[in-house]
Amino acid sequence: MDMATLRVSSGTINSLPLLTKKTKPHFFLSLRAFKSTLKTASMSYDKDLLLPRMLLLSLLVFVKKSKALLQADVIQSDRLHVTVADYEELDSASFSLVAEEDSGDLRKEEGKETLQRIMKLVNETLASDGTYGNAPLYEEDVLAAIDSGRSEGVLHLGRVYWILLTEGGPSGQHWVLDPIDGTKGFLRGDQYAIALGLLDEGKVVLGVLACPNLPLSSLASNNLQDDQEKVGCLFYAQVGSGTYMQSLDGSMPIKVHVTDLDNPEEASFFESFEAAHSLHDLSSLIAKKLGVRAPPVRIDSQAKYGALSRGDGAIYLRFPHKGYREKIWDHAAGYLVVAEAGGVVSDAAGNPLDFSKGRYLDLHEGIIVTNQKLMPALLKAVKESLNEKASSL
Ligand SMILES: Nc1ncnc2c1ncn2[C@@H]1O[C@H](COP(=O)(O)O)[C@@H](OP(=O)(O)O)[C@H]1O
Ligand SMILES: [Mg+2]
Repeated sequence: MDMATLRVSSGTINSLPLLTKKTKPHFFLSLRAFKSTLKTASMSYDKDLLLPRMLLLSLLVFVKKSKALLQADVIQSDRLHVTVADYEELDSASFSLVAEEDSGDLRKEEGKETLQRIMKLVNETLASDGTYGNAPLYEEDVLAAIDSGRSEGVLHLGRVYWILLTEGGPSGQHWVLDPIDGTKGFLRGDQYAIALGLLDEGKVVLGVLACPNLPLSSLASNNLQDDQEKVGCLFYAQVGSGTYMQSLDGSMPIKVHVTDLDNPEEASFFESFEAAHSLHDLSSLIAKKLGVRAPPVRIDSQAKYGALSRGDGAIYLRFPHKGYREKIWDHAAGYLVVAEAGGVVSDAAGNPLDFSKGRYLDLHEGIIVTNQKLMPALLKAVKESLNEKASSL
């Protein structure tokens, strides 16, 4: 096999609720953001990782996560034209290649037209990208690629390359991808993020976060009117090089820093919008102990890490309900974005996050994020609050 092997751990492909008219534009918006994410990642860290390959792989994962939408649209032939037109408009390298997890529908008579359209798009894309050589792919290659991806976790994209979906771990390089982080926010039309991290020997060395709905101006800004309407931020951080933010439509990147606030009374804090994802009563107890006056800012996804990295808020608290295990793709990119902006990310006992253990993070209680100055007071408040909670049970 002369092709590069890429290992990726990514969010499990949950079946997403059917996307509606309201959320569909977000799907395509996030796809664009997704492409920016990958482009940025490859520019910052392109060794032999080859953007086109990442793009193909990532689109696959992304598309799979949105499987419900695609199945509904691709299979219902009366809506087919709209859907394929959407893909074309996106000018997306081989988006359609991976539109189905299982080739069954494409092999049927009704799927024929879809398959032909997919083939056309795929081959046009490959032809316009010299990386893949000149030979076109045949229908069987594509169908087999789709099927092998499903059955073995190994995707054989025709004659192009192989990708392994793995668990991550302490050695080698692993891309960590969450194609739509904050699914609930995405479906509500609120915050969500496309999060891509790169692990090298168990450490996060690259983090890119696209937040298509995050205002370019600070969430803390009083001057919300005009600026708040401008949304779409891309954060990226490479280990040792700081964190940068630019608009998703391509403004000049600016270096960002966490707040240098040292008085917790003036701090504001982020937490999950979803009460099911984090204990709101515990964070409110911690905030009270710290003397925080502002109410919590509840937003979905790793957009919280992005917002914190540019000083919109000073603290992010995340305390999952008992038994939940945090996944690396929900934190890898965000962690580096904050760390490179001068922030500290730890578990509730102050231990650094360890991304080398595979898909899960081993955490004491939860995740806390803030700047260096506030961390000692925060740790103290967290410890006291956890003790109080334990003794009240
Ligand atoms: N019970 C739970 N406790 C904590 N996190 C959970 C959870 N159930 C799901 N999540 C994770 O929380 C992520 C969203 O985080 P947030 O609450 O900050 O928006 C989800 O990512 P996805 O939306 O990618 O599935 C999911 O992985
Ligand atoms: Mg997620």
